[in-house]
Amino acid sequence: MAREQNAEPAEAVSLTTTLKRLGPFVRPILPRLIGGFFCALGAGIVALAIPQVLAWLVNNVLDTDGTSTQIWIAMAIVGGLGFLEALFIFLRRQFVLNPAAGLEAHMRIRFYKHLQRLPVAFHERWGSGQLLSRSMSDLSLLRRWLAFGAMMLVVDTVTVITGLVLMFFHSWILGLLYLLGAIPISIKAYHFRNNYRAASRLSQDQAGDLATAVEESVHGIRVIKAFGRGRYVYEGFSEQAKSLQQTEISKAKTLAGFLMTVVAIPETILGIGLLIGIPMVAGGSLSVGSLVAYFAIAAVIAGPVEGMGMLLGMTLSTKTALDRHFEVMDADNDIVSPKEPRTPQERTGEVQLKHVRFAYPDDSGRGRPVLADIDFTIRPGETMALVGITGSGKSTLLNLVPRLHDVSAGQVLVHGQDVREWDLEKLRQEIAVAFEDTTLFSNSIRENVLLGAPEGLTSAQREELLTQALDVAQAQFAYQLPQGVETLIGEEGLSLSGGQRQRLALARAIAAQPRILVLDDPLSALDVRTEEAVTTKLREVLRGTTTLVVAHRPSTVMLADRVALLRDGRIDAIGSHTHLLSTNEHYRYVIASLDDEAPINEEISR
Ligand SMILES: Nc1ncnc2c1ncn2[C@@H]1O[C@H](COP(=O)(O)OP(=O)(O)OP(=O)(O)O)[C@@H](O)[C@H]1O
Repeated sequence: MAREQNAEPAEAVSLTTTLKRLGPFVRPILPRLIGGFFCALGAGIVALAIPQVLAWLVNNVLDTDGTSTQIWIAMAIVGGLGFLEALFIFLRRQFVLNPAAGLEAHMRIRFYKHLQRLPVAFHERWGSGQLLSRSMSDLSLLRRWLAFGAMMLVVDTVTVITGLVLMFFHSWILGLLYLLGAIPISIKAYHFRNNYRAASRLSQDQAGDLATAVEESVHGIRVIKAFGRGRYVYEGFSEQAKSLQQTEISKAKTLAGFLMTVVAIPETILGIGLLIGIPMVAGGSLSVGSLVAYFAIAAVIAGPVEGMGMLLGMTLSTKTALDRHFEVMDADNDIVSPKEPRTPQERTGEVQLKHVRFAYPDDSGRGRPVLADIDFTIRPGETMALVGITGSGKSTLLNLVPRLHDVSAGQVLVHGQDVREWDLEKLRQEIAVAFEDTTLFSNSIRENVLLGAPEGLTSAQREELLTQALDVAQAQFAYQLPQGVETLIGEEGLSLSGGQRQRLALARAIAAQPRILVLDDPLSALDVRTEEAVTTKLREVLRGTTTLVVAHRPSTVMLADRVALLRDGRIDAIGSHTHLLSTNEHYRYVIASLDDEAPINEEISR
């Protein structure tokens, strides 16, 4: 069900390059991160100071005739240090939690805004789950890494280095022995980094595909149930879920293998340290206190050493998350307003297509043209129907007017000006669209219908517009719903029938009061009587509005002043319905094949 892995992994980017890109986001919160870092460092140093107190206790209090006062002082110092460590940890959280959560929210909002701007072509290529996981889990991972991972990685490194220096201070031989352990650990870390990075990327991409699969099956639940394909879909999903499980297991194994090395090597070295240290103490070249301190330091840095392994894993996963995030942020948006947009002198209402050629981009970059040479003009206020056999490119042609796609060659002119010269927002304010696929939002009927309504209207004017639009689209059923026009409609209007959704989408296009109306088969799901009522009202509303309407039924064709016949990527003929009927054989064929039997099975709450 789900679209296959369609993310486009960027070329391998180094960790530093990826982290550098975080710079502008991190800069404003840097002071607080530094504050958090020093608190974490303070906690690490305090933890390391405890073994020093222990060494002093062993050498000066327990070894000799220490007084009870000295023991109490030592206890108080150890207790005080413990409290200080807890305080530092608390402060670290206070410093970093809010800024990290703020950064996550900021990057998420930017991501969302960017998704809104990206062209339709981008969204056609990317699975929704990929975008969902990139905007949610990848950015959460970044927040956890910033608030904890990155900071603790530095702190653990500093703690381990300080611990090593202290070990050298107590005995350079034992210190050197411990340091030697770093050699095999570094070799293992190198291999770990490569393997873990690949596994991490795979698992995050697979999680995105899985989210797409869930989204698609929920979205298409009625089709799945109606066709009894539940088992098939389930099997496909469980296969995908198992692949992700395997990847997660292999990722965990890679991490476990590395952690084993990170834990086992220092522990082995400690054993050797005991073998070397005891004869040294016996020979008098090392004090008992120093040997105790050596092991106490080793015990304190054992946590950070293991932590460094875990945190390295987290850092690599975060790098993958960031790469995935920036892949989307870097996606080209070629449908943007020009640097110096031009506003047409006059809003004539004319729409002109001049030798338009269009091909959907494919992997080779040279797609087969759907529209080869489209050349026609819709006069101001005219209603033009677009007719052609299925797959002839009618919807594609409509998409070119509000610039949802850009022409491959030729020009689309609105009010006499090339759409690529327009400010995109202004262009789209001129044009209202009702698509064949009627997407409604999880909001009230009122909000859905008035989505594109002109700004600056008073509430009374908005109310009037709503009533008028619902009336034209024959969507008065809205008033009979439990909360009338305030009724919240489910995700994508699933709780409404197809015909009801279509009428609301039509009402939305009408309420936008556009100069130009683009309708993609807007009456296909209506029964005959409703269609007739809509057509009559629509005819009145369309007077003065330039309209391009895709017609799949003769009744929709009747709305039009002229009809354009699309064939083989060209306008084969153009003229009135009766003229084309009498002169064009292909038109007669297309009209004859159009289904005029309206679906009576729809709705209605009449
Ligand atoms: N996003 C896309 N990417 C690649 N090809 C596409 C895309 N959308 C449509 N096509 C192809 O472009 C051609 C024209 O499709 P279009 O939807 O414009 O036809 P149509 O005339 O509106 O069809 P219908 O009457 O069935 O709605 C078809 O061959 C279709 O497969």
